[in-house]
Amino acid sequence: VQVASMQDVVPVPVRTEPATGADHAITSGTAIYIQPGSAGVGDYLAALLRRSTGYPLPVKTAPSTPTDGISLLLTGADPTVGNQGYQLDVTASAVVIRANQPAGLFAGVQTLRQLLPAAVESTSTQPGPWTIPGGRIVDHPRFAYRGAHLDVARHFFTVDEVKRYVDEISLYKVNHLHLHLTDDQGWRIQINSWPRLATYGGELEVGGTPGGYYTQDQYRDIVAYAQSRHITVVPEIDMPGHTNAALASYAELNCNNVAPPRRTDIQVGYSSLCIGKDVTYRFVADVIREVAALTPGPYLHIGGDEANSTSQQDYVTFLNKVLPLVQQQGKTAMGWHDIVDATPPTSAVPQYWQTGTSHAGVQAAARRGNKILMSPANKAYLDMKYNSSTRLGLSWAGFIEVQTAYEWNPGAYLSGVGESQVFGVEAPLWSETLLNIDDIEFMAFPRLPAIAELGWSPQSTHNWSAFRQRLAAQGPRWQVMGVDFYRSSQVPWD
Ligand SMILES: CC1=[NH+][C@H]2[C@@H](O1)O[C@H](CO)[C@@H](O)[C@@H]2O
Repeated sequence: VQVASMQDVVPVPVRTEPATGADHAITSGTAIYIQPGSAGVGDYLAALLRRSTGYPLPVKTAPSTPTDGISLLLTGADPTVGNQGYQLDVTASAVVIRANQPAGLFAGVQTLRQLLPAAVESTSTQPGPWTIPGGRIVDHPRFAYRGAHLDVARHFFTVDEVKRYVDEISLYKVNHLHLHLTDDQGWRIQINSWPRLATYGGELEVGGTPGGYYTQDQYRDIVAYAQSRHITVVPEIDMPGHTNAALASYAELNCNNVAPPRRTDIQVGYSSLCIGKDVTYRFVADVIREVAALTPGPYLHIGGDEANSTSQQDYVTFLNKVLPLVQQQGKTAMGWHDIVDATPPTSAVPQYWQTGTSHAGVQAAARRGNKILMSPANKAYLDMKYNSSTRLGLSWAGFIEVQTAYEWNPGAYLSGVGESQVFGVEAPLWSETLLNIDDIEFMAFPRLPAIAELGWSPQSTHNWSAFRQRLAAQGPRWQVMGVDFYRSSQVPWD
């Protein structure tokens, strides 16, 4: 049986040192050893391995020195690993993952998964053998923020579909899930103080089919599940544009006090909250308060994109009233880069989404001290078609084949926004044309791992011909997992 190679891991680790004669076999006698802080990751790893190996894999307290089994330790890691990295040592007798934080152990476990045969991903018992290539890996991320965005507003996705996407992005060390919860076509999160937003504003979706929404308990369930995969949820309430679902739900939110009809087409730029009305800011304050209370993470995204029906002055007025509401809830504001027009606090994170390699406003914000989240639409938008024959997706930013998604440098893409001014990378997935998890998977794989590698691995390791080989080795794993991926002709699939 072919043993996986350390050279196949995606994202490529900072340092890999294969060792011959040090392969480790997981057997029915293997135990998992933990320390108090690593119990969560230990239980996660045990569940994963028990499912496919059929072995008992008891979780025990780690001895002072590991001599066998798989140890998850929060002591003794190489100092370069920081808060999100890990050190993995595989010898014939023992596997040891060391980190400074549980998130680092979780990242190490994702690497360990990829060093095991694809069958380890099976949901039923497989014969094995379960051999891990011997050697050492010392690894840590280039950017602290590596995100995947999912638009649940144009088409609604169930809690289980979102959880499956969480599991899939966690394979590649993505650590933030940005949920685009509201837009013109749907409001997807229950707000107790404004109940019609979800019950009426969430009833439909693009195409006029039944939509849906997350109750606050269902949303808490998604957040907790993501957290158990060390993924922080970033909720987005898009405003003042992209607000037709809210405007249709409450007439008083409209300047003329008339609620427009609900929309199920995919046009953008026609809606705006009424900037001059006091009720607008009571509404926004109530929504931000309730969403912040549901958000253990530090970020709250206020959208801000394509406010084409809001005058420039009104846009600035609106943001100057709303950004402080986010801060009052103890959250750091994120927004599409359009928000730079309002000169937001330097703590706010503009998310660059256009296609150009220069943007004066974003460059000025970076110069002031804002960190920029990089999501250029012609590189990172997973809703762009791969090519002209791709059934799903849009094409306004151009076609994005896998090589296009991979061959760019987030630390040098925008002029005047260098490595130290980049907050991280994020791959948006807009759902105008996506109906279910299969559609999500077809657009996200194999391009999401490409963006994940740009966020994690050193720029010095970026090499398309090497990456495409490593990507090919992911194919059999996705097949075992039932991931409906696009078999790009650019990748030498096994
Ligand atoms: C930030 C942003 N606003 C627009 C734009 O991206 O394109 C998306 C489709 O690619 C669309 O869904 C979205 O409403």
